[in-house]
Amino acid sequence: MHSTNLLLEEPIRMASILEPSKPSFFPAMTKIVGTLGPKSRSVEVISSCLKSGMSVARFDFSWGDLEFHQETLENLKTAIKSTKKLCAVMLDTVGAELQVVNKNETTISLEENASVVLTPDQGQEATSQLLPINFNGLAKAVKPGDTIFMGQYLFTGSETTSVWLEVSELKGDDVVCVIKNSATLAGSLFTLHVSQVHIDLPTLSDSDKEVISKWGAVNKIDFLSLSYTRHAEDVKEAREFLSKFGDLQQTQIFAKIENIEGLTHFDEILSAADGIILSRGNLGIDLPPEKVFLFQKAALFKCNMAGKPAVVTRVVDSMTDNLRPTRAEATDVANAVLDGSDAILLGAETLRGLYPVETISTVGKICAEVGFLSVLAEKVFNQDIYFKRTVKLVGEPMSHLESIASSAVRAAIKVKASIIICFTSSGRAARLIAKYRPTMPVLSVVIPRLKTNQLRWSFTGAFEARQSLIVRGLFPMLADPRHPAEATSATNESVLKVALDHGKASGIIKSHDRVVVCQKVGDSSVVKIIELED
Ligand SMILES: Nc1ncnc2c1ncn2[C@@H]1O[C@H](COP(=O)(O)OP(=O)(O)OP(=O)(O)O)[C@@H](O)[C@H]1O
Ligand SMILES: CC(=O)C(=O)O
Ligand SMILES: [K+]
Ligand SMILES: [Mg+2]
Repeated sequence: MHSTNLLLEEPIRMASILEPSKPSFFPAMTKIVGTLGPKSRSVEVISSCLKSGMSVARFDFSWGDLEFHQETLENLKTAIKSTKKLCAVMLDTVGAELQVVNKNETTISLEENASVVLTPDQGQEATSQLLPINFNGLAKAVKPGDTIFMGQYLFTGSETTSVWLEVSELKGDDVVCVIKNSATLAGSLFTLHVSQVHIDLPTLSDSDKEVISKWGAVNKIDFLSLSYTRHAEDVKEAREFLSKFGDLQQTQIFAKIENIEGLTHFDEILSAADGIILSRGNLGIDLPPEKVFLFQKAALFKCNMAGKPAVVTRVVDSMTDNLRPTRAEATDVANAVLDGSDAILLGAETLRGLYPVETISTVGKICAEVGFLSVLAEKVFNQDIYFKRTVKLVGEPMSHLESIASSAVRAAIKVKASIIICFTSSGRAARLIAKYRPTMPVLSVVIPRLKTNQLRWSFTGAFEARQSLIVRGLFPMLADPRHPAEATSATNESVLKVALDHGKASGIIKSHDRVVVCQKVGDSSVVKIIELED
């Protein structure tokens, strides 16, 4: 187990725990993805979410129609304009999700030890004895003794609105189950998770394709969250599909690892995807509970070493109905950050929870405390060990760019720089710097490039800038496209001045601070250290 980054550099003085954290323009190095829904779709609430530190908005198409999500997105755009906080957009697919469709929204009461039948006959109405599902292959996939979980959309697993079923008998296409706990299910949609069973549904369903072509293309989504990714092939197919829609060639694919099939193919999925979502909601019930932390540590380590962003889900379920997280949840957030996650994804808490804004700010505060801006910073995260291990694993000879990126981080730590400024067009250099987990923020200055598709000219840069909003420690700034993209010393100087002014205005850089700059001069990449004057 690669857990040496958990080692404390030195013991923490107990009294230092009580020192207040320094407020900062940069909320935390760890990013927060918030799922927007009924409880988080007004301009007012979304604005508060942005101010509390949400930098990626997730639109989950397991739920709601195109118009509903479009209205929410328009509100998000208004909120971004008025708060001047950047936010990327993530479309989350339905994929191979099993669902009970409860058209009439009747409340379903299930009694412990009673039986309930799951049927593919969708013409039937949902009752306490019979539940129609969206898949006709279930009876062929399961056997008596298998476990099925079912609950209100985004069920937490511990509430009385989710239920655990055991398959007792197969009757034609129907599956008869014994109910293991009493529960009351309300609402129009219940999701099912069949433990450790292959569900023969496509990873990108027809309705996902329609949503991508209609909603995704129009809105130029930054991220596709690919639910139930089970093989690298799933990622490749999704990428091929996205490539049909002009701008979506630039959309990054985040593969969701939600079951043991995805876990088994983790390495190949990681190399095909742009990032990984550790979907603990589903995976947490597919795996025995005692194995979940092992997966988390191993998967995050692999993502970190590949330099690809990793997102952890389901951290503060209890905040769906409560203002405070449990002790276990609060500690879990911190450990997810220490294990190496780039971002925390909030689901039910922001979508249908009572306290979306408070949840984001609570999680943000925990991240900031573990993160590198807090008083305890270096004491909790052993950057030195992390850095050395990463360099060793990359091996020699290193690529030029990786050598430059790691040197920039090393230099920044040695001179105690307050920030690293990285010039980039593709975003590659900035991501490589983030891979070495600098203890200070990285301002990723994205320099637009002119491009053409033979019909019209446009600038690159907007996708690259927004896509850094999910990477730990990266804060984007889009340079003025009137600056020529060639790295002449005159343009370098003028763009750098704008970046420094931005850093000063946001309070992260002060007089006499040292700043490390990574840029190209002519054909060569350079790392320079500058010391600011008054
Ligand atoms: N417009 C720019 N001005 C100055 N330096 C730049 C510029 N763009 C990238 N760099 C620097 O060039 C190096 C390569 O970084 P990166 O791969 O992100 O750049 P790129 O321009 O997107 O890629 P490439 O030049 O390889 O196509 C890094 O040192 C980066 O800081
Ligand atoms: C987010 C999600 O799909 C999960 O945690 O399973
Ligand atoms: K989904
Ligand atoms: Mg899931």
